Formats: sequence, C-alpha cells, structure tokens
Amino acid sequence: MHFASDNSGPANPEILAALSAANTGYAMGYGADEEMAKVTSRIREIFEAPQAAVYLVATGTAANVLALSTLSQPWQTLFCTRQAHINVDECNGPEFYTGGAKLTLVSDADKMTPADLRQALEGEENRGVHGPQRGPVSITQVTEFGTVYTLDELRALCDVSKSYGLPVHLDGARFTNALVSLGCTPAEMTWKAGVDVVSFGGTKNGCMGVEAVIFFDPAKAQEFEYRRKRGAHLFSKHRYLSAQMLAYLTDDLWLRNASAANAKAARLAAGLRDAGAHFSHDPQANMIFAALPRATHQRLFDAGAVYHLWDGTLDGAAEEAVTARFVCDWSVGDDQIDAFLALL
Ligand SMILES: Cc1ncc(COP(=O)(O)O)c(C=O)c1O
Ligand SMILES: C[C@@H](O)[C@H](N)C(=O)O
Repeated sequence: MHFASDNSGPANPEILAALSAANTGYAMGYGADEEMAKVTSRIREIFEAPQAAVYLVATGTAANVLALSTLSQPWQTLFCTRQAHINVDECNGPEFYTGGAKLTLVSDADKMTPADLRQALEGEENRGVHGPQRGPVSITQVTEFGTVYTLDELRALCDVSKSYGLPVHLDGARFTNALVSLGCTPAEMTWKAGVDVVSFGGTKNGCMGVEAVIFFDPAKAQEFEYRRKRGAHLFSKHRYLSAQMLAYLTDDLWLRNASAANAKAARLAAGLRDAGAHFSHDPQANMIFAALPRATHQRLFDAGAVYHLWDGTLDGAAEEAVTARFVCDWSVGDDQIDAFLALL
C-alpha cells in the first residue's frame, strides 16, 4: 500500500532491459552517443516539431532550473503558482541557476488563471529600472495538486504571456499523465498552445532517471548546452540516459505507463469517494488529495500504508479530517488498492 509518490515506484522492466542492452561495447560520451540522435528524432516526431532541440538530464529539478535559466535574465521574475515545484521543492534552485531571478507567485490555487497572471505581470512594471523585470511564465502540467490544465486554459495563459513578450515553460514532470488524461497530442499541449520549452518527464513514469528538455525554437539551444555543462548536469556516460528515453518512447511504453497510473488513481479515488472522503482537488491524473479522519489515517499507517499527510498531523481529534496526498505510478497493483480500501 505505497502511495507516497510516483518517485517511489520501480523502474519499468522494459527500461531496465534497454539499459542492459545499452551496456555493451563503447559509446561516445556527453550526448554524442548514437542513441541520442535517435531520441532527438523520436521526440521531434512525437511532438511534430522537426526543428526542436532536445536534451536529456537526470532529474526534473535539473530540467526545470536549466530550462528557466536559459529563458531568463538575473534581473527578471519567473511567474508561477505558490505551490509550484520550482517554488517549494527545488531549494531555491531556480533563483540560483538563473543568477538571482526572483519568483512571483501568481496564485495560491492549483492552477493560475489568465486574470491572476495579468495582474501579476502588471504589478512588475511600475517600478522601472528599480524593480525586477518581467520574465518567463512557468506552468506545471499535471499540477502539484493532481489537476490538469485544459488546452483552452493553457492557450489562454500562453496568450497572456505572449502579449507581454514572455516565454512559457511547462514543468511536465508528469507530462504524459496529463496527456492521456486530456486525450490530446503532445503538440497540442505544448507548442501549439504557445509553450516554448517543456520539461518532459520520464522518471515518475517508469524510467530510472531521465527527463528531456525540449526547445521548440532551437535558437536558445547552445546556451542551454553551456548551462547544462557548467551546472554539472551533462552525463559523461550519456548513453544510459538515451537508452532509457528511447525505450520509454518505444512501443508506447510512456503512454501505457501513464494510462496505468491514472487508471489506478481513478480506482483508488472511487473507493475513497465511496468511503465518504472529501477531495480538495479533482483527481484528474495520478495524484489524489483526499481528507480522511485522523483515526482512519492512523489505522492505515498501522497497517503499513505509506503516504504523506498534506495539511495536518495525527495530533488532534480522532474524528477530525486531515487531507493526504495519494500518488499512483505505473506499478501499483489492484491488490494494493483493494487492501487499502478494505481498511477505510
Ligand atoms: C511537479 C514536479 N516538478 C518537478 C519535479 C522534480 O523532479 P526531481 O525530484 O526528479 O528533481 C517534481 C518531483 O517530483 C515534481 O513533482
Ligand atoms: C519533492 C516531492 O514533492 C516530489 N516532487 C513528489 O511529487 O513526490
């Protein structure tokens, strides 16, 4: 009964098989491996972006901070939500890697709205040279609360960003979970909506550790390469990143894994709903935010369930409800879910 995070799950055996197959002979390092060329071709095909520049790193934080530092200047502001991973879970990485750009928190909600963004953008302009200057907008898809921006919502945010001449970054650590939830194409959820750079996640969706940074306009590509190297995120034995990403994008493994994760979360959410749990956010992908009585949490923890409480602790009235985050990855079995639901 492990629902702490999709980061906790095992790598998919198809990824491990690809790593083993890649572990033969010699390959040029630092991204010059032959597999990387295949990865670039495959991603350009999937995203319908024949000119896209594609780079691999090992963590989602690296993908985010390197993409954002390439898009911004130290005197600028990055616009995101309060709960954005780049704000709360990257230890000021964006501020560090950008050389000092600040983060302006546009909304306390799971999703920012065009009105939120426009208000924040207007607020950055009235101090002239004395104030921070407007910079990139970063959107997380799937959001940190397990919800998914619709294509219209993404387009509207990108339209506001472009009206101020600003680039848009998409934190897609759970990109494919959102994609299968919307039933759209990668192009529709990125460049066709107005996204300039996407952190395309693989780690949470069955890979061992690989993320792709995709620039739809390659003009910024060279700078990213410098930043990746000086940021110590360029793998010497790069073939093991390439092998993972190529296997991930082969035989629809990326889609199969995300569909499985979302389906398991839907099954868990249905059981929680039947048990009377209150949902703070609509579970639209593979993460659930549901409130249960402390006594129920205690019973689940005592039985070995693993997950994180979100807005409280076990200290307090037993019948009082506390929200917890439940995350399903590709590997979660129905037996785990059924055992958990039987304890509610
Ligand atoms: C929304 C989001 N973005 C980025 C990341 C960063 O990924 P990593 O932990 O691999 O640095 C995470 C981590 O789980 C995440 O949840
Ligand atoms: C850091 C932690 O939040 C991680 N990003 C997760 O979603 O599990």
